[in-house]
Amino acid sequence: MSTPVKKVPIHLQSSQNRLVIKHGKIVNEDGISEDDVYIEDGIIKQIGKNLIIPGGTRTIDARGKYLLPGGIDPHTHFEFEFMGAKSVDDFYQGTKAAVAGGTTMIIDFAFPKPGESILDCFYNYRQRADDKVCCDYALHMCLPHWSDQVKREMEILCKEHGVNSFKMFMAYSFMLNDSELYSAFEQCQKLGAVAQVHAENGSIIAKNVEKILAKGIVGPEGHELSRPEEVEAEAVNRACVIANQVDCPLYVVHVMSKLAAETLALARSRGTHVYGEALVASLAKDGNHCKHQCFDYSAGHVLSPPLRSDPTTPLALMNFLAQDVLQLVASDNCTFNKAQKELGKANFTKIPNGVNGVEDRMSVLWEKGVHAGIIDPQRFVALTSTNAAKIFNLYPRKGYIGVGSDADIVIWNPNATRTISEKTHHHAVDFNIFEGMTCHGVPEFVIVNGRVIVDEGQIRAVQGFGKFIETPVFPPFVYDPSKLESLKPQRNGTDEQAIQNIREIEKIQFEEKAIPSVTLPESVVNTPSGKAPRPEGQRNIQDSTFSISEELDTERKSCIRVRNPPGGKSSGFW
Ligand SMILES: NC(=O)NCCC(=O)O
Ligand SMILES: [Zn+2]
Repeated sequence: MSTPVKKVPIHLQSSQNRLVIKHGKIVNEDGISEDDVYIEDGIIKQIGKNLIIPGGTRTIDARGKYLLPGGIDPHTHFEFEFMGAKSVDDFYQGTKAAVAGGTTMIIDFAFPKPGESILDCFYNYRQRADDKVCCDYALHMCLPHWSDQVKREMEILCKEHGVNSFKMFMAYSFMLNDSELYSAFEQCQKLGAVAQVHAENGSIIAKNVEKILAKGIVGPEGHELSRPEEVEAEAVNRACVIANQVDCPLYVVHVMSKLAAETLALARSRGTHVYGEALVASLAKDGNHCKHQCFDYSAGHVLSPPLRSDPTTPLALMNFLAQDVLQLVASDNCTFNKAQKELGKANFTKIPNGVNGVEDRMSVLWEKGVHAGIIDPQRFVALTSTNAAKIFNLYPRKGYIGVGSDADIVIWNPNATRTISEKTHHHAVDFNIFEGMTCHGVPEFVIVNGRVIVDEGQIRAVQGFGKFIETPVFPPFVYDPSKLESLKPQRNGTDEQAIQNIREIEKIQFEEKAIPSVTLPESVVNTPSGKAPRPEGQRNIQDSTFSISEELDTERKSCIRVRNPPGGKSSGFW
């Protein structure tokens, strides 16, 4: 039985912030139901049949379609300065592409510049991203070196800034050695953070590179030759061993080979708390594309660890995802234009590493996984959003369609198809690794925090609409799985208490947090826009002055976030 919604004061009523989606099939990782979903102020308020809703509410008919939790891409690199180039998808273009493809939250990697502290790096990323993001985002922090200061600042990031994951590299010039990895993992464990690794043996790669270049192999085909599967698998094993010594949950980013996935499977079977991420590129492409005679094409496929020449790899990785050896699919979106890739024309080691994927991740996984009959829609949801929400402690606010969760929803047409092309994608980059691929599964509507951003296939991205989401430490999924069941929201109903329980997380994070003691550099506090994150209460996510794009300037007034709206606080719009 449904209950009528509370009477809303007239001044809070606006058809803008209310939406009902009818007749769709709601897919969560734990089940499918046919119910209507009522959204108000950016939050899912009711799920059920014959809901009683206020007049003037927009209705979307989702008959024959799925309602999926908005995708969470846990691995992007927007405007990332790397290998002498800067990735061309910035936080605006990158998140716009994300939303166009059904992803409603991304987690980017903050990467400190040489000499920059990880705290300053965090502030700088916030400053860069906050005004640009079209959807919610969080940050992982990379640790390109180890020191006592890094250790201290990790604590500040965890306790005061909502960062709960740190990435260490076992390759590249900024890799950590085993002793440093041990210390970094130990600190993650103490703080309740998730340790992440880029797992490749950098010392072996350096020796291989010398040998391969000496043989005169300078083209993109040399990239994989220098980084064979066992070099990846060895690092996966070593990271698991080190994490085990300090009992730290470990997340291996971009598992790219069968051997590495098998190594991870073995560690999991021994009880290591390790989670593995596949990249969407590796499910659709193999390393033979790096042997093409056209440099732009081959170089466009260069990333690390490399796509594997073994043509059975994409299907094998898909099966590892089906069997829960791997838990998520990310994009590692790090896009470089052809001209930037040409930095490595005479030497493959100079090709900026990275490919696109944030826009096409969901469609490509649907095609290769669901449409191919390897996974069902529920597993698709786990791989594209729920597991990321659980591992990074966003669940059940994100990654779930339940009463009280954020209204991040995709209306997915499994029967429609689209053909991917650089000519029509929403990225800033002039190349698409999936060019020409036709996928079943099209996001016809994408609802971000209650607002319809993709509307019957048309995107109306709003710059600055997204907000930074803090990721609290000690995610139950990795630190105490027995607690997870009790967190799960109602799949059905209208219970105000359930809504309060989930919103409690937000309240703690944004309203009741102790004032941090850290002092910011002047340059960060006195930003020209005045919108940089600041410790004294953080950037106010309900800042009524946040900017939106020119294209939607007329909508500015209808979606203003306020801290203390008349009639009491709401976490959405009024
Ligand atoms: N993966 C890649 O090749 N580029 C992005 C940086 C990284 O994740 O290592
Ligand atoms: Zn990456």
